[in-house]
Amino acid sequence: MTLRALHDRARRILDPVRYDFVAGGAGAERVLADNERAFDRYRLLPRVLRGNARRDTSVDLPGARGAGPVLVAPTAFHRLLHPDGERATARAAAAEGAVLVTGLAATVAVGEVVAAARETVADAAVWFQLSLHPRPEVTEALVRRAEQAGCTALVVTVDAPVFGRRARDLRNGFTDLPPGYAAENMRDLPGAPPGALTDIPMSPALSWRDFDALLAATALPVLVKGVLHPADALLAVAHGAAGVVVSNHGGRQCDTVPAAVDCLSAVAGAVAGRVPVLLDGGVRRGSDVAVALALGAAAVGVGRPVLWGLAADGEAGVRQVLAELRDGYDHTLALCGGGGNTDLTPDMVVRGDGPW
Ligand SMILES: Cc1cc2nc3c(=O)[nH]c(=O)nc-3n(C[C@H](O)[C@H](O)[C@H](O)COP(=O)(O)O)c2cc1C
Ligand SMILES: O=C(O)C(=O)c1ccccc1
Repeated sequence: MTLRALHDRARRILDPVRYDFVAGGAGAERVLADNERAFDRYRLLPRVLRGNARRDTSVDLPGARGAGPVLVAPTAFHRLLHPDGERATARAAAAEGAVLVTGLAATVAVGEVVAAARETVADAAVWFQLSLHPRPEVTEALVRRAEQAGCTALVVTVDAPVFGRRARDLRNGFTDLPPGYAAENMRDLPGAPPGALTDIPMSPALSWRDFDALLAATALPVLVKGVLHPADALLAVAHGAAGVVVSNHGGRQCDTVPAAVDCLSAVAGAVAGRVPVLLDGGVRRGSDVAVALALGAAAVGVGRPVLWGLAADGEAGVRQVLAELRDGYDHTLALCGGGGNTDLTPDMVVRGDGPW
């Protein structure tokens, strides 16, 4: 099935409230729409006769090697979409050689997610996404869980000082997980009574000092997710981040920001190769992956397409999504004469409303 067909099937079979939770964005959903539309304004300028008989699309990232430059972005609550939840996503990502970013808001605990990935492929790469908690001992407890599970990098989400206002969820009364589901990584954290589940933390009081404390508490590489301003990318590098993820959270936070891909060049220029720059938001085709790499991304994350695959057909559906993006990217790279990811360069992209 194509990505479109998987999305259509997911929409047909999902409870509409759950569908809206995944599909929706903040405010008037301008940024949600723009993330995808922005890719339509870019075109590639292929190079010819480059003599690359073979292609290698693998990518070296902090603590992980990906078979291709497409990662599974961290998304909440996979068991709402399929009974196997994050286990199915983990098996699919491992089988396709895609780096999986499992999240704080997972409905399967990080240890079980990593186990599912490693039962599929012994050295499968899994990163853990977390938010900083105002109480450092809580952040540290989460870091220990990720380390003990075998995660090889952390991704700290910084674009949610408060939760985005999502009109669909507010209208649907979707404010929490339904009974029978839990954010399993939030169990038994310091300061809470035994067995208790704590809310996913969000705090506008957090600062780079809290980020520094996280770095001091772990030897794992830490990437910063949710950067749009080049000055923040520079701060992330100065504070010791191992990577920067250009992202507007899939249009689910501030509804008055640019499309993620439109922020990529400036961030990549500021970072100037010191750490890898990643991008997520609106990546729907292999050619989108190629545009992002040409604009300076080392790799891209995909959020909703993975969730549509999961809802439509569990592990097999997620595999189809990842395989289609990988094949489409490899094909575009071939059409551009490239033999590897770094053969896509900024001079090979033009932007505008055309004609080019
Ligand atoms: C249903 C859903 C849940 C998400 N949950 C999280 C989360 O818990 N933490 C986080 O950092 N990002 C979260 N995101 C954002 C994704 O990591 C990513 O930035 C976004 O989905 C990329 O855009 P795309 O869906 O257009 O690919 C979520 C996105 C969706 C759609
Ligand atoms: O939906 C999201 O975008 C998201 O980031 C999130 C985080 C924690 C719990 C639920 C959703």
